[in-house]
Amino acid sequence: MRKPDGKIVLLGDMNVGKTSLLQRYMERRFPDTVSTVGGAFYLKQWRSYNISIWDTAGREQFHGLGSMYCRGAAAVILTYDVNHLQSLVELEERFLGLTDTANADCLFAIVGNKVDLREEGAAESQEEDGHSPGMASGGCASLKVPKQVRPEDAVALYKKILKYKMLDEKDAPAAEQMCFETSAKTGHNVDLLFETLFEMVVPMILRQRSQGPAQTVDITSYKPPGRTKAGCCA
Ligand SMILES: Nc1nc2c(ncn2[C@@H]2O[C@H](COP(=O)(O)OP(=O)(O)OP(=O)(O)O)[C@@H](O)[C@H]2O)c(=O)[nH]1
Ligand SMILES: [Mg+2]
Repeated sequence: MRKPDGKIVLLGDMNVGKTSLLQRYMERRFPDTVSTVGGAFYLKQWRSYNISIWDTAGREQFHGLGSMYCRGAAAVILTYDVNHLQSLVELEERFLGLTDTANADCLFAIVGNKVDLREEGAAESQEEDGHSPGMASGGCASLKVPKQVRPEDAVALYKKILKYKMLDEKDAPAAEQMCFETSAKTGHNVDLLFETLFEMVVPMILRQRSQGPAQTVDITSYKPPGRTKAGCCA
């Protein structure tokens, strides 16, 4: 098997649909999933490059592994469930710190999954939030759907991430380009998500190659003095 040229990692709380998104994209189906243990990856050939896409476990007990999976990542997909505000909050509180081991120029996509469920209950939720009182009068605003996430909330998180990474907004891809709403169930925006990232990762691979040796070291040919060249800022 060829060594991957670039790495993309899916992070996010348990049950948000990371495994389902990856299976929808790679296998073109929406199978029953079981909660992920540890992590697993798929290898995707995109143009002439091999990109590994890592699925991680959202369960708290595997949290410690997250930063290991993120090591050297060219892009991280921070996934939440559009029907559970807390899953977005967790991205900032629990998962963002795990990306410190990713590449310095790592890209971040914020992905709100399960939009197919939101469509069913959006009216109640929006009325409750006071955002869209457009429903027929007299409707009872019962709380059928847990707190929904609005696209603006994801954009706000994206901007916070740029700050956390000390990146200037004008040097990073625009929030509108990096915030997605998807459904692994229907396939909505799933190809768009992965293929947008592949297109952005390819130039990073080329840039890295032109800058010299990769960050990983082949220990069979390891020569200590030659190593000082690698890994420094350009
Ligand atoms: N309706 C709907 N259900 C979804 C969608 N994506 C995932 N699910 C369901 O949500 C549950 C959890 O999905 P997983 O893909 O296993 O979630 P995960 O993020 O990988 O969870 P962990 O592996 O525990 O971190 C499963 O029952 C899926 O069938 C979606 O887009 N729409
Ligand atoms: Mg999973």
